[in-house]
Parts: sequence; structure tokens; C-alpha cells
Amino acid sequence: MGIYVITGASSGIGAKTAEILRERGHEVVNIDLKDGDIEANLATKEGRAGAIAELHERYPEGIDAMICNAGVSGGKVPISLIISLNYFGATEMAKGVRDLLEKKGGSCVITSSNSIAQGAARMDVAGMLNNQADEDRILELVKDVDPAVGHVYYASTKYALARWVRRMSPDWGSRGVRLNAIAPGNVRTAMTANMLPEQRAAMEAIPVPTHFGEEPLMEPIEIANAMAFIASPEASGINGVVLFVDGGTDALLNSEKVY
Ligand SMILES: NC(=O)c1ccc[n+]([C@@H]2O[C@H](COP(=O)([O-])OP(=O)(O)OC[C@H]3O[C@@H](n4cnc5c(N)ncnc54)[C@H](O)[C@@H]3O)[C@@H](O)[C@H]2O)c1
Repeated sequence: MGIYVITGASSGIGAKTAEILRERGHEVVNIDLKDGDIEANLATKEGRAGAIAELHERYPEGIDAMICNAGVSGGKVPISLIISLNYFGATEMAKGVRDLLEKKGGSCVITSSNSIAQGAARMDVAGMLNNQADEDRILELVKDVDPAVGHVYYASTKYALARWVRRMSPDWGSRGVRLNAIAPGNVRTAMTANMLPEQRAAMEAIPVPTHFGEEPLMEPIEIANAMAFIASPEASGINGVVLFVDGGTDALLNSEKVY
């Protein structure tokens, strides 16, 4: 059985993924702000460094999977938190444990979002994250941005994550580590429950083909099953993929985009 590390597994999609991995007999390590096996604030450099050091201390022989899932959206979340947690909290954690994944021929999964398929992401923000990647400088640039446009910055961080996965996966693959992203649709979790009425209305306007006629929300288990699969050795041929788990919403919105 494997050692699966997952961030943000005290709630929502992460909690469900951790539950099914444990049911399958794996050792699961939840890194979270609260109620984690390792407690760390992944929006900070210190929090990430502490968690990475702890993993090296506990698992010198390596780990089988790293699922970088913690993220924020909904409500009036500061733009700086969206940038630091969603983008750097995932990419820096992934980079920080790659050596542990290499020891076991492991797999890394990053939680993106199907908001990247809805045209909400700003390419200049996503480009800044992917190409400049200096966290302090970027936080300085966004310090006066109104949280009311948080959804745009959210989609931008998730777009940048998906592109980071595509760019990095050939190199990671050549080192024996698969790197993929999951892009969930809207899911019934604390994140969507915390949305402001206008954010909720915008979300509910987006149909999910498998859920026509119902509230357009997926259940955490639908995402967790895909996450557990792509992280596992059963997905050994899958690398560099951004897997939409959104009931077909991406296909509905972008049916001409086949590649
Ligand atoms: N729910 C959705 O509709 C949806 C859709 C697409 C993508 N996603 C993504 O899925 C992931 C999980 O979201 P969810 O809906 O399960 O949300 P959630 O709010 O239920 O869970 C998020 C988890 O992250 C943890 N967390 C928050 N801030 C943290 C920090 N600074 N350091 C460490 N951990 C922290 C929380 O404690 C919580 O356990 C996120 O990356 C989110 O962007 C969610």
C-alpha cells in the first residue's frame, strides 16, 4: 500500500479523496491549516517549508503520491491569498517533494478548475504567475486589487496551474514522476456554500450536462474517484493531462476544442 500526501483534506474534495484512499488501505497524510496530520499554512513560504521538511523527516524512503489540492475561492477572499495558496501553495509543494516522488516512481496531481474553460482567466495574470513566478513581487503588484474580482484571479491561478502541469510534465515524466491536473466543475463543498449571492447566481447559470434539471453542483465523490485514480499506479500511462471532471461542461462550452 502506498503513502499518499494530500493538501486541504480536512474538508470537501480533499476529505473525500483521503477517505477513499484510506478505505483502499493507503497511508494518507493530510496537510491542512486545521485538523491536518501536518498543520501548515500553505499560503506562506514558512508554512510550505515546514511541511516539506516534515515530509522529508517522516518519509526518507519516498512517497507514492502528492495531491496538491488546497485552494480558496468564494466570499470576499483577498487576492493575495488566492495567489499565494492556489498557485504557489500547489507548485511550491509539488516541487518541494519531487525528490520523494522520484524515489518511488510516484505521481503528482494538482487541483485546477473548470473555470479555466469559461473564459474568466486573465492571460496577463496567468502569464505573470507562470513566467515571472516571483511570489513577493506578484503580491506587491496585486496588493490594491479589489476582492470583488476574486473570481477572475481565481480562474487565472487555476489556468496557470494547468499550464504549469503541461509545461513541467515531460521533464517530470522523464524522471519517473507523472504530473497531472484535475479540473473539477462546481462541487457541493464549503467553498461553494460560502459564495456570495451574486457568485452563486453566476455559478448556477452554468449547466452541467449530467445534472440537467437539478442544482448544477457535482458531489465531492465524483471528483475524489477521479483524483484517486489518476494519482494511483493504475493511471501509469497518464502524464501531462488536464482532466476535466465536470459532467461535460467544458465540452458543452468548448465543443470545437478537441485538443
Ligand atoms: N468546490 C468547487 O466547486 C471547486 C471547483 C473547482 C475546483 N475546486 C478546487 O478544489 C480544491 C478543494 O476545494 P473544496 O471545494 O474541497 O474546498 P473546501 O473549502 O471544502 O476545502 C479546502 C481545504 O483547504 C484548506 N485550506 C484553506 N486554506 C489553507 C491554507 N492556507 N493552508 C492549508 N490548507 C488550507 C481548508 O482548511 C480545507 O480543508 C480547491 O483547490 C478548489 O479551488 C473546487
